[in-house]
Parts: sequence; structure tokens; C-alpha cells
Amino acid sequence: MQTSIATVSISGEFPEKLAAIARAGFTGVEIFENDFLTYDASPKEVAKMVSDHGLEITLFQPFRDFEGMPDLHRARAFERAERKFEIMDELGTDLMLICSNVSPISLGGIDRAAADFRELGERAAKHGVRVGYEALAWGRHVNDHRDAWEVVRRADHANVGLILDSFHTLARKIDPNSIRSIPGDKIFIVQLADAPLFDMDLLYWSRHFRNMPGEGDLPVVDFMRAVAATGYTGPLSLEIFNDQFRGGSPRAIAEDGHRSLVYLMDQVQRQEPDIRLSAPTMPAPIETAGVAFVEFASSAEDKEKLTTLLRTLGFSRTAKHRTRDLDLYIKGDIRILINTDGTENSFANASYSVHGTSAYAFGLKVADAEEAVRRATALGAVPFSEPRRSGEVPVPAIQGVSNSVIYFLDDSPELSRVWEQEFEPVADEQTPADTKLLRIDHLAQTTRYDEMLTWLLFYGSIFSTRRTPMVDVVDPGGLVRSQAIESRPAPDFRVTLNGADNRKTVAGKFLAESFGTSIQHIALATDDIFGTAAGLAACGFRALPISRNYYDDLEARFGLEPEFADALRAASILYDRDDNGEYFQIYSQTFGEGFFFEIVERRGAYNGYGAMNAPFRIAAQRRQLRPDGVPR
Ligand SMILES: O=C(O)c1ccc(O)c(O)c1
Ligand SMILES: [Mg+2]
Repeated sequence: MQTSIATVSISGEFPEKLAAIARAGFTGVEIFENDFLTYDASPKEVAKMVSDHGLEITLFQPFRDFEGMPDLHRARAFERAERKFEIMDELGTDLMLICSNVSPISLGGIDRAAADFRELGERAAKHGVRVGYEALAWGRHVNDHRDAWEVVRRADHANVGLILDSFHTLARKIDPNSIRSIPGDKIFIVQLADAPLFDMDLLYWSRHFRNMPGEGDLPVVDFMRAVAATGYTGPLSLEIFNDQFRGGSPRAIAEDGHRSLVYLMDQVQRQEPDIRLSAPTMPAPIETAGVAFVEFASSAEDKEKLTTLLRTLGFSRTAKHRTRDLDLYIKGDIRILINTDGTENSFANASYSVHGTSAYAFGLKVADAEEAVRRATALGAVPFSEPRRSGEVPVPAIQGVSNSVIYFLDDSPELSRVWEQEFEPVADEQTPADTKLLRIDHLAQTTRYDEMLTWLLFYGSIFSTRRTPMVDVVDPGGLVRSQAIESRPAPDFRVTLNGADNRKTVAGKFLAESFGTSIQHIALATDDIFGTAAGLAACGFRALPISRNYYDDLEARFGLEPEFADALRAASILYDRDDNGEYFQIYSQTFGEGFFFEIVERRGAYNGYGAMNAPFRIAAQRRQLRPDGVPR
């Protein structure tokens, strides 16, 4: 599988772009003419830079306003094209993209366009190059790949072919299956891009909001299945115009791009098993059966606040590691580890030094832990391992969001032994009451807004998941965007990703002051919220106090019985309801730089996260962080 990406997709200067593209594993690059024109080097020098990176130039583009021009302009268009053919010779590439004409003076007519392309094909042949015709979604006369194909078919020249671009086809809602009848050898290159669904001017949408396949809402997999059915075996080339990517990290964007292509082809292969694709093979998307544990990094002095908080939540210290300073707290099915191991080469220790006390790792229950790592690494994730001490079980792991670690546990004899083998039980003081906590409902990870797509793609490609729509959460300090990813078929593993733009929001402050820790809160599930509230009170838990106004509004909004509203208010329980069921939430006070626990009960088939309640939670947290409401 030849992978390629257009230079426009990546930020930075030309050399930086090329380095990032090569490093991410692409074999080819589309030279976007402007990137080349604005860079001060001869075509030969650029050719050398590209080949020094082990890359091939798959395409030179775009050439605009060529076909169907009135006479005088027509001659000029051919002269312009020939000048570019000369440059292409020095660049060492043989394919140029011609996008459909947008000029108001251009004349329509399929046969006129075909005649122009036939003549251009003749000239291209003399230069030993080929030209490909792409229908821009906003082309003046040609804006549909089916019409572009008809032009190419009628031009009937070996050096003239079709260029498909998923955005142009899918943005216009053209059935991608119309591609299946095009001969694969007449498709000269395939450009791929996804985009979030917006009802917006096509050109503006395309130039600013494209994103990597799998990051948006377009049916790029269906598009690519149709392309694969034609027998096309040429490069898959990303062409992503995105304002955020232009300013992003060249390396991260290139890595996301490569992951998106590998993931796309994996999906195509699974859905089109009869087509032989040269895509890497890997295990199927990982199904997860929930969070096995969350591990905090801390120090002997610092851990007290956390252990106190855990005790008020009804946890007790159940076991300790046989050779490390690592304590295990259990409540229900929830396992929390506190790692205060000060060994110099321990990742927990390094993590604590940078971030302070924080949840730096979690473990997921899967069917086959080794296989999970194999899929993740096939998709570009980095395996994680640490020096082991004698008696320690090697638990397969990968690096996760922002320097976190994801471990995988399965029921194999070796891995299912890990708790008994590595930990010895301790007789701990029991908490005074049962808080009825059962399991981890979800993990909430905070990232910078511009990294959200990276992590959505990370989880979405490796695991079998579904995404909920993105919601805006208003913090007085700015907007925080939140999107949940849930395991499929059963939503046993849920992550909410919260993207913070600035450090004035509660989420942004947490991110800034913990130097990029990701897990900001852990939601624990109960099936008896009022029983839990009573247990928590007996354990000395102090809930985040919620304003009276909230409850008055709640009562009115849902028409609650006053006694029920009073019960909610008395225990600082937040409430939500939709057509599927009900949701109850209790928040802990914040800890450290803004970490907290949440306790939730889902009744019926409620599947949300109480987004409507988030502003009230945030306001309450801001009151706590500083009396005047501004987080320090
Ligand atoms: O936005 C554009 O003009 C443009 C140019 C070249 C392309 O290949 C494309 O898809 C869009
Ligand atoms: Mg294109």
C-alpha cells in the first residue's frame, strides 16, 4: 500500500513538512504548488530533498482553469501547462492534477473539455508526463466525478486519467458506488479526506474543515471500498486543508494521517474480504470489557490527600505490592492503585515528578492482551514496558493519551494471576458504611482542544467503539468541547474527551498546572444513588455543593415532586433525564490541580453524561478553587 500526503496538510516550512511526512511512514508526497513556489530552492534541489527523505513525489498540483477556455485564453492555458511539465521533469514526478475550471469565462461542454484534454495528453506524452482531471465540488461546469470521468473517457488518451477526491464526491452526497464502474487503471491517483458534517458553502468547508479519514462524519470507508472494487492499486493520498492542522505539530499531524490510512484500509479489507488489498493485516478492532484498574503516581508524603478521599468514598486498602511501594484500594469491582515507588527508572516516579499526583495509567479488560498490543502497534501506537522485578507479571501495554499508559489484562493463566502473584493482602480498617460503588463508569480525559482529533482517532482506530456527537460545555473562562467514545458492542469502556482552548477554564487550568496530565476525573457507577449518598455521608465524604438555583430550575424543568427535588438537593445530587432514562451525579471536591471523582447512576437506557449539568458543576468548582470564582 503506497501512502502519500499533500504538503498542504502539514504545518511548517517545506523541510519540516518533508521530515515529518517521512518519519510518519509515508512513502509519497503530493507537492502542493504554493508550498514549492514559496520555498526558495530550485526544482532539482527540492527533488533531492524529497528523495533524501526516501519519498517519492506522487503528484504535482493543482493546475487551475484549464479546460473549456475561449480561444485566446485557451492557447495561454496550454503554454502554462507546458511550463509546469518542464518543472515536473526537474522535480522528478510524472503526474499533474488539473482541477475542474471555476472561471466565469470558461465554456461548458463535455466534448470541448474532452478535446482540450486529448490535446493536453499529446503534449504531456511528449514530456513523458500524465495529467489527471479532478472535479472540484464547486467547479463551474464540472463538479461531479461522473462528469469528469466522461471527459476523460472521451479524451481517450493514455496520458489522461481521472483523479478522485473523497471530499468532492462525498460533500455533494454523490453515491460513491458510482465509482465501481470506472476502470481502475484510468484512475491516476486517489485523494482522501474526511470532514465534520456542516451545512456550509462547499469551498469554504473544503478549504478549512477537512480532516483525516475517520476523524469526520463522511462515509470515506464506502468511498474507498468502491475505489478498491475498481482494481485501483495506486497511492492513497491525503489532501487535508484544515486551519487547525496548518498551525499544529507537523509530526503529530503526519502520524495521525498515517494512522488514518492504515485504519481506513483495515476497515475496507474487513468489509470487502474478496478484494485483495496490499494493506497491513492486523487483529480486529479490540473489544473491551471495562476498566480493570486505574493507577495513580504519587509520593509517600503526597498520597495522603488521595487516600483520605478514597476512604471517604468507601474504599479500603486491600493489598500492597510485594516488592514496590504500590497500594491497592478496592471497592466493588473498582481497583485503584497508588504507586509511590521512588525508583529512578520507574515511569510512575517520572510521571509524578512532572505532573504531581495524577492518574497516569489504566488497565483495560480485553479478550487477548497480546493481540490488543499487536493491533495498537500496527496502527502506530507505541508499546510500553518497564524493567520488571522478579515475580512481576509482564502486562502488555501501550502509551496512551499525553504520556499516559494503557495496560491490557485478559483471562490467560498468566495475566489473571497478576493480583495474587504481585500483591499481598493487608488487614485494613474497614470504612464505616457501604457506599455501594460497583465499577468504573467512565474516565474523563482533558486534552488541548487541538489534540482532540488525535485522541479520537487513537481510540477509534484501535478499539471497537462508537462516538457521541461533540457538545459545547460553557465554562465562564471559555468553551470546553466534549465528546465521548464508548466501546462497542457493550459500552463497558467509556471515555469522555474534553478539549480546552485556554487555561482560564477549569479543564484548561488543570491541564496547564498538571503539565499535561490527561485523566481529570473518574466516574464511579452505583445502582443506588441515594444509598450511596447515605454511605458517603457516613464515611465523611463531602460532596461538591451545588447552588439552590440549580434545584429550583430542575424542579420546574422536569416537573419533579418537591420531595424528590429536596432529596436531590440534600445530597448535592445532580439529575438529568431523557427519553431513554435518568441520570444521577454526585461530584467530589477537587483535589490537587483540579482532579475529582464523580459518582453516577444510570437508570433505564440513559446513555449520556449529563452535559446539561456540566456548567453547574464547573461553577461550583470555580467557587471552590477561589472565592471570587476565578481559578488561580
Ligand atoms: O481547494 C482547492 O482549490 C483544491 C485544489 C486542489 C485539489 O485537489 C482540491 O481538492 C481542492
Ligand atoms: Mg483534491
